Amino acid sequence: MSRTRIKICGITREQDLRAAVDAGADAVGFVFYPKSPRYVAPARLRELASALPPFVSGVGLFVNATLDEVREAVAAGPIALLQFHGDESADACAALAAAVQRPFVRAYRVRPDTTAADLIESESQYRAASAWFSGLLLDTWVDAYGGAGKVFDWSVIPKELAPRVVLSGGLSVQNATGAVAQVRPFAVDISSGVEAGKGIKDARKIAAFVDAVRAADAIT
Ligand SMILES: O=C(O)c1ccccc1NCC(=O)[C@H](O)[C@H](O)COP(=O)(O)O
Repeated sequence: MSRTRIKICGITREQDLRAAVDAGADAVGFVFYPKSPRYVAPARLRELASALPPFVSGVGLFVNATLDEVREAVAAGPIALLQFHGDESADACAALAAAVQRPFVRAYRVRPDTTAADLIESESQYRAASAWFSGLLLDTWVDAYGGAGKVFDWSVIPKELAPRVVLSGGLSVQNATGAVAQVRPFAVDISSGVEAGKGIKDARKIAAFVDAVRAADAIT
């Protein structure tokens, strides 16, 4: 039985950070995109940092950020991984990550006309250093870049790629078990599906989501 890693994204409050950690999340995401309702400024991350324990990864999420913006966020708190969720090229992702000496994950926003070949090609551009992981987070194409609570057609994910991606986009307590059983991803990522409101997480939904993922791990 392999264990699906879990990222809870869009953390803005200490109680939500603690709820994610208590539920067993492997990672928590901080959105450094000012247009997001889940935006946290670097100064806010500095306030939250003490609530993030060792062995839970902080993920810094950016949309077309400048190097200075990435540097400021990484300097503010425990950001172990960068997530690029805008229109960043492969070269831009690599340069930003190298400048702050952090690994990165690239969000690929899946459209209705996205093909398996598109995803295979994308992996070749963003091949991560890890043997475990492609470097790709597969989310649903939306105008607002992300955090929209919309599901894409998981059947487009090639079987050989599935164990090496983060599955994201519209996950919820209701679809988590089915998503993990069907895709068997390296990790899952969720934001809207565990919220009481934009940027306000619901501890019961977080715990229920983790339980649903663990239930799928146990049967597949
Ligand atoms: O969460 C946001 O507000 C957001 C805004 C702009 C770009 C990305 C954003 N979130 C990125 C994430 O990793 C989300 O967890 C992912 O898009 C899935 O969100 P959801 O469909 O709400 O679970």
